[in-house]
Amino acid sequence: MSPSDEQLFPGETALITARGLKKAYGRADALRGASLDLHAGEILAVTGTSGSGKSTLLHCLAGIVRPDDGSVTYGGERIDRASEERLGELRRTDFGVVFQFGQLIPELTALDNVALPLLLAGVRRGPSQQKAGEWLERFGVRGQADLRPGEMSGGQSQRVALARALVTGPKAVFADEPTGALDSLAGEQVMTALVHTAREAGTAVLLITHDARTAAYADREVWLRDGVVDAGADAVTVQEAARHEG
Ligand SMILES: Nc1ncnc2c1ncn2[C@@H]1O[C@H](COP(=O)(O)OP(=O)(O)OP(=O)(O)O)[C@@H](O)[C@H]1O
Repeated sequence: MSPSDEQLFPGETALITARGLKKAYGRADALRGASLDLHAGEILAVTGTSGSGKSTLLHCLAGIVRPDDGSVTYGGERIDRASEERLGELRRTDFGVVFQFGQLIPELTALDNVALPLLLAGVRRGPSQQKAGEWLERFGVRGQADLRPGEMSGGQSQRVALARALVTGPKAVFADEPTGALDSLAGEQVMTALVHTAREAGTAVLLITHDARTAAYADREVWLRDGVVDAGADAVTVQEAARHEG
């Protein structure tokens, strides 16, 4: 645990920890020893220049990509070593993911897209659809329930994607540039919806962004530089947090 985490979260065990993560794609080193803690209920922004390894870090933490070296734990469980079956289970129940371009299933309506994670988790069709409708309502897109992704605006699609990521009540949500393709008003609506819901449910959010306005929604911000989390930059954030508190 870095000094910054000690100060911000005294005595608290992180929900997800990454230690010394390395990942190379051919000759490109995407991660070169990245370490990070994500605490329960915390909204953590990861910023950094293009190619600094932000998406790769998110993929490793969410169990989508296996690191070449280092460890990722979730609630104490080593998920970098978990079976594909266990990772699939975690992605269905404990983790939610939102990408820059929603990645909704184009053939399904907004309602069916949001109901899908519940069906995959074994919930029956009727209750799944009812709950999906409630989540669309919550994100202000109930009126789009019967539309397919191609018939919605970018902001509407992203709010549907958020509903899909949160509908199962995950412990952690991984959002990779969730507002990157939106204008500023739609971006604000998406971030407000995400932050409000995460706070209410106590969901941890790992938010990747290169936009300072989006990062400002987070409790804490870390910088990734050349595949390593920049501890110096993190310390600045801690000083700022201490100033705000004191
Ligand atoms: N699937 C892949 N195959 C090959 N190289 C990859 C792959 N994914 C990432 N890389 C490389 O790893 C490095 C880090 O990429 P990554 O996408 O993690 O960075 P990023 O900070 O998210 O970038 P951006 O802000 O542009 O999305 C880059 O050099 C990239 O080209």
